[in-house]
Amino acid sequence: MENTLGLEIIEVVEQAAIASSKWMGKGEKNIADQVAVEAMRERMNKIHMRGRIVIGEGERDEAPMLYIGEEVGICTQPDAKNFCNPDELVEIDIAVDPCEGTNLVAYGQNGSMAVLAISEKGGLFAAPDFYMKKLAAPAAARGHVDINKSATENLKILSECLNRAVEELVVVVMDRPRHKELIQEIRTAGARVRLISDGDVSAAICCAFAGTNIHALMGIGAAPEGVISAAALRCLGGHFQGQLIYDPAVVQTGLIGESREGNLARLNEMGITDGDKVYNADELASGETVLFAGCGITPGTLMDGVRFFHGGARTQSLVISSQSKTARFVDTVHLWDEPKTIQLR
Ligand SMILES: O=C(COP(=O)(O)O)[C@@H](O)[C@H](O)[C@H](O)[C@H](O)COP(=O)(O)O
Ligand SMILES: [Mn+2]
Ligand SMILES: [Mn+2]
Repeated sequence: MENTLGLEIIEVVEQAAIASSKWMGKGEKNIADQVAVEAMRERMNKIHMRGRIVIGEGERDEAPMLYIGEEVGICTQPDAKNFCNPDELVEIDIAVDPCEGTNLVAYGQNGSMAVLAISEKGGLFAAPDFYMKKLAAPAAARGHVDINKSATENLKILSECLNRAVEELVVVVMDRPRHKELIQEIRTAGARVRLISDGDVSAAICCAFAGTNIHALMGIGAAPEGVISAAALRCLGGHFQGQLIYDPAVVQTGLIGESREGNLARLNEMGITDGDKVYNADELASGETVLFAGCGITPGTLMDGVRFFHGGARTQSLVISSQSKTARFVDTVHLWDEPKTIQLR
C-alpha cells in the first residue's frame, strides 16, 4: 500500500497546516478549521488512490467538511477512468483531523497539528463522535499499565517500567472539570501533571518519544482523536488503550447525545454491542499496514509550527509507517515566489 503514498501524505498534512496557520491568532477557529479541511481535501484528491474517509470532521453533516464516507483520491473522481483503473487499486480508509486543536490555532497557542492516519479498508476503527477514556504510555510500559487500573496503580507500574520515581513522571491531562478527581489522584500519588487545554493527539504521541518529558496521557478526550493517536502509537510500539464514553453524565458537556440509552442504541446500530469494551492500539488501528502523518500548525513538543518568510514557508512533519518501521521527521521549505533568501535553519 505504501509506495509513494507515504510521501504524498506529507504534502497533504503540510498543505492543511499551512492553510490553517494563516489564521493563527485571529480568533477564528471555524475558519482555521475549514481552510485546513479544504486544503487537505484538495491535495488528497490529487493522489493516485481510492480512499474513503472513515473519521472526518462532520459525522452527521455531509458538507462542507471531509465527511464520513466521502471518497477521496484521483481514482474516486467522476473522471477517474482517464487516470487509472480504479478496480486495480487497493481501497484505503483514512482518518483525518485537518486541524487538531482549532482553539490553539485561533488563540496562537502551542500544540496544534494537521493529522491523518491511513490503512487498508477496514483497518481503522470507525469511532463515533463520542468521548473516549484514554491511556497512553511509552513502549516500555505497553501491556503493563492498564486503563482498568487506578491512576495510582498505573503510576507505580510506569515508575517500575521506566525505572524512575513516581515524582519524576509527568502525566498530561486535559484541563476539564471532568478530570478534577483524576488530577488530584495523580498529584497525591506524587507525579506531576501537565494540563492542556486542547490537543491530546500530540500528547499521546509524545509518550512514545523519550525526551519529550511526557510519560503518560490519562483522561477523557474525543474518540476520533483516539483512533488517530492509536494509529501512531501502534506503529511506534507505544501503549494506547481507549474506552468509549457513552454516558453524558460522565463528561457533562452535552456533546454526546441526550441519554445513555440513546447512545447505547446508536452504538448498537453501528455494530458495537459492548459499549464498555476497552480497545487497544492494535484494535483501533488493526490494518496490516498503518500510516500516520502530522504537520505542526503552531509550535509543539514534537514538531515546530509553520514559519512563513518572504516568498515561502517552512514546515515540520512526522510520518510514521508500520510497513517500513520508520518515524520520519520531515523538514520542508516551500518555495512560492522565488524568495531571495532561504534560511538554512
Ligand atoms: O482538543 C481537541 C480538540 O480537537 P479539534 O476540535 O479537532 O480542535 C482534541 O484533542 C480532544 O481530543 C477532544 O476533541 C476534546 O477533548 C473534546 O472536546 P471537549 O469537550 O472540549 O473536551
Ligand atoms: Mn481534534
Ligand atoms: Mn479538528
